[in-house]
Amino acid sequence: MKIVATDIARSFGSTRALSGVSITLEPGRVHALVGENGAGKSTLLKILAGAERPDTGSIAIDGQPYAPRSLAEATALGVRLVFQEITINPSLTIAENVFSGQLARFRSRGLLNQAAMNRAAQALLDTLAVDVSVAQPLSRLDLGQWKCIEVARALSTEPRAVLFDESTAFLNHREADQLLAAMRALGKRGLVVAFVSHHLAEIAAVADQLTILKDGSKVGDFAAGELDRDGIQSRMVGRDLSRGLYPARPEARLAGAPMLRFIGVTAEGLEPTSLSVTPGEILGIAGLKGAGGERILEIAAGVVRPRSGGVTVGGAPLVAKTPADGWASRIAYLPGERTTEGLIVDASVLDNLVMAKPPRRGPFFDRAKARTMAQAMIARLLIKTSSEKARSGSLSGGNLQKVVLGKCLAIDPRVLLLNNPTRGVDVGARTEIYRSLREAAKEGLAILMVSEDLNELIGLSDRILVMRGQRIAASIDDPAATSEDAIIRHMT
Ligand SMILES: Nc1ncnc2c1ncn2[C@@H]1O[C@H](COP(=O)(O)OP(=O)(O)OP(=O)(O)O)[C@@H](O)[C@H]1O
Repeated sequence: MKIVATDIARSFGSTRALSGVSITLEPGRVHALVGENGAGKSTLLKILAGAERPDTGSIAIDGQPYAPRSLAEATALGVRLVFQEITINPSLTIAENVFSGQLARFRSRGLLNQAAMNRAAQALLDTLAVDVSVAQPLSRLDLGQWKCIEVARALSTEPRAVLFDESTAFLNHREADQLLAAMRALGKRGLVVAFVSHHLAEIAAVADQLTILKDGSKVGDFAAGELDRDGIQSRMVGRDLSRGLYPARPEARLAGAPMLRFIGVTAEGLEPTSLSVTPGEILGIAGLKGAGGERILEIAAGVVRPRSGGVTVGGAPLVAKTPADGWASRIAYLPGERTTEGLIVDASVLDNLVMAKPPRRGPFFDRAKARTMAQAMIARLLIKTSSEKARSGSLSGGNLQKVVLGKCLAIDPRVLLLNNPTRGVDVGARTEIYRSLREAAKEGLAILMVSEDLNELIGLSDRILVMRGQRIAASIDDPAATSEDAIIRHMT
């Protein structure tokens, strides 16, 4: 199968998501789509997969016109989309997830032939060369394996093209490696494979071909290896980023008593832990899922109660018994899941940005002040939205992430708790976010950041704690002198 899209345009209201984009996807080649948040990458994949219609332009498959009106129609014509979000149903078995919507295939006279379905699901998983057995309960698998089950589901309809929309965004690097290997395997089998990613290392690892989009237009098509990292990044953002992603660390640390302190804190999923973050400091936390890093954030945010030990903020015992208490005492929390925990997608960008601390005049909501605050945050974090009144759900994934961060910064916090703050955020915007975080730290903010992106931890943190087995396994005082490998060794 060869897919040729010509002159595709698509607008949403006054936003031009795509204009005049042409792209050719060849069989057996892995094609990467890159660009800043809001560049139009997801919209392009959705159009190819039947989830959106183009306003103008045409698509042909092997020379035949192709204009799917729905995901189902595209599926029937051999094109499947794997979404960014996890779409596994944990109450079903692995095989039922693989064949969801198609169970009738394994039913005869009202009875489900579980054994046949399991065999078929296993066969699909085996073609991906991933280590998943259908006999395992879903709860034993990691997110990367879940994602591979979704790929197996896509393969269950025998597609000839599989499109991945930022499918590694919620995976740690080990999980992402499994998915990338699966993509490579599909390419080797002669399928069309296209994926969106913000991680240039992933692109270097699997892509044969690269298309760069910017503001809805195509910058160009490139063969793998034709551009180096700087070349890709500067074409994505339209300016030179070679000065580096991360701001310089301050020469001297702010002196001062710890702003956040854990003294022998235990909780479910956390062995006795002591740590402190001083004003001005960015403390990074590395570790595999479940190793305790996220738990530390949840305790400091008032989401999880410690079993024993003490937590102090600004020298006084933490009173956050609920997340609302946390916000009220100027502890801002950016959770790992933006759309379920971090914000309300049906509310406007403005409402989300000021939600944690709505400005008031007397007893009333001060809309004029809220608008000024929201506009300032949109400018500060380069949030791409038609206006502060737009529905948050209309923003691209990376821009939503910036809204959640903006909501945190808008309360002028003393402590900022971050769980993977730049998930799905493009490289240009990340530079701005890192700069904003460093500036806020310089003004006395204490930042505690859990991240699966080890480069981010190394580049931004003043110190790194590595969690293993729900306790601190190592403390790295000079991140500039460490390496990803060294951190991974402590993690595993
Ligand atoms: N359903 C929609 N309603 C309104 N605007 C939309 C809708 N879908 C996309 N847009 C807008 O179209 C533009 C392109 O969005 P798209 O999701 O394709 O970007 P993207 O390149 O995938 O970004 P990201 O890297 O952040 O996921 C954005 O400005 C976005 O706000």
